[in-house]
Amino acid sequence: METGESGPSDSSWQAAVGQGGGLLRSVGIGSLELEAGGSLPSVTMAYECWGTLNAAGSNAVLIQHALTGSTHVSRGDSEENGWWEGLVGPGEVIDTDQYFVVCANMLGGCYGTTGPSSIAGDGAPYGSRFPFVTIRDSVHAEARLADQLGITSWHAVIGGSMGGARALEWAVTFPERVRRCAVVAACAASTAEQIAFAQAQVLAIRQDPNFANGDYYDGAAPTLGLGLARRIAHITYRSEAEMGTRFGRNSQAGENPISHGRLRIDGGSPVQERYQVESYLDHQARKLVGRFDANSYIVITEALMSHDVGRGRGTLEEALARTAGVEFLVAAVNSDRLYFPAQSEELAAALPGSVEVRRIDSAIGHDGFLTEVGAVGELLREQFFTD
Ligand SMILES: CC(=O)SCCNC(=O)CCNC(=O)[C@H](O)C(C)(C)COP(=O)(O)OP(=O)(O)OC[C@H]1O[C@@H](n2cnc3c(N)ncnc32)[C@H](O)[C@@H]1OP(=O)(O)O
Ligand SMILES: N[C@@H](CCO)C(=O)O
Repeated sequence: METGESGPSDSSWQAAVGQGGGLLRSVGIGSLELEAGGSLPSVTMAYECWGTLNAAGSNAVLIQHALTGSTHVSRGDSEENGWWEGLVGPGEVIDTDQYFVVCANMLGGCYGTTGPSSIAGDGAPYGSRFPFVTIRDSVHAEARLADQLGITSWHAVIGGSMGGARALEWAVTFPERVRRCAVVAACAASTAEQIAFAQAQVLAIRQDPNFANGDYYDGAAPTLGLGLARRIAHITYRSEAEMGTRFGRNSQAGENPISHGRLRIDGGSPVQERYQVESYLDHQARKLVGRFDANSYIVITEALMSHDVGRGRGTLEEALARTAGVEFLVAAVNSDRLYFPAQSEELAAALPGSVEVRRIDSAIGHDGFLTEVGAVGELLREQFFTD
């Protein structure tokens, strides 16, 4: 991700909105009251955009990233591919010759939006002082960003996994501002099992000796805990069948996991002798540790634990009744064992009108919503981007 020029927090924002995409921008949205109490005094929202907003402000599309995703959906004018590369751009499914596409970094994140690693008013990072935030809080912050960009209602709000939770929360909180909503590999409220997996991840970080109650920014980061959290999470993102087919019981090249102590000495240090799947998880852990802040991981994970569009709104059906004017696309990955297709069916059944759950065919599990960009694009083209 490259850093763009000044964002719309200054007077040049109207010009920025019409430029090529893929560059990180930011805008100040002022103080934000939080659902669980307390407030954040001065919030910056980071976002990227592609295409040009029309004079009526009616051609805007919001794409919501998943747990550790960033604003970088598409390469645009930058040098780095995005996480849904091929979906957004001139002539693509979400054609930036027609649509103005926005992706905002989640409140509490570490890709530009105010989060625990941001500098607070006293000149030090928030660390342990960063408040508990919910998915609903992030949606309120994103609405303020939309206000500043001049977007009164979205042509579509689209997201997968936590992005799907944010998309759905948008439709329920601001139904008058969402004309279409795509909820992919996500459900109406985090389930007991999703909360359970999340707790193990959060505890892995909190129990790292370097965590220092979240105030580790002037010392060593809790990388072991964050790496363990990613391993736990990544197992839930992939299917049992994929791991069996891809790795089986194979040993990692040059390593022998059936050996005394499963350790060998390399350059004077003990090194783990691993199965291939262990090496794979080590790699996933190392990659995340290199690009993500542990406090943000906790804040966003706990926000996702809080996800429940029905909270304070009566029954789920009563909450979703607010969305009567919104057209929905609900899609599930058929091998997803974190956000089971049955949970998408429950959401669809509770929505007003008749919504059929569309399937994304992938053997890999939950991450299929990221790897099967073509299938996601076809569903979107069919229902939301027909012209
Ligand atoms: C700033 C940012 O980058 S934000 C990025 C936004 N990202 C997201 O939103 C999601 C984060 N990403 C992901 O979750 C995943 O990377 C996905 C879902 C996108 C990728 O899934 P896949 O394409 O199926 O990749 P997969 O899980 O197979 O991992 C492949 C990696 O494992 C490595 N690998 C495979 N087998 C092994 C092994 N035995 N030992 C070590 N490494 C291994 C590969 O070399 C490859 O490494 P690389 O990613 O560094 O090139
Ligand atoms: N791989 C995705 C999965 C979360 O849904 C991420 O890290 O954001």
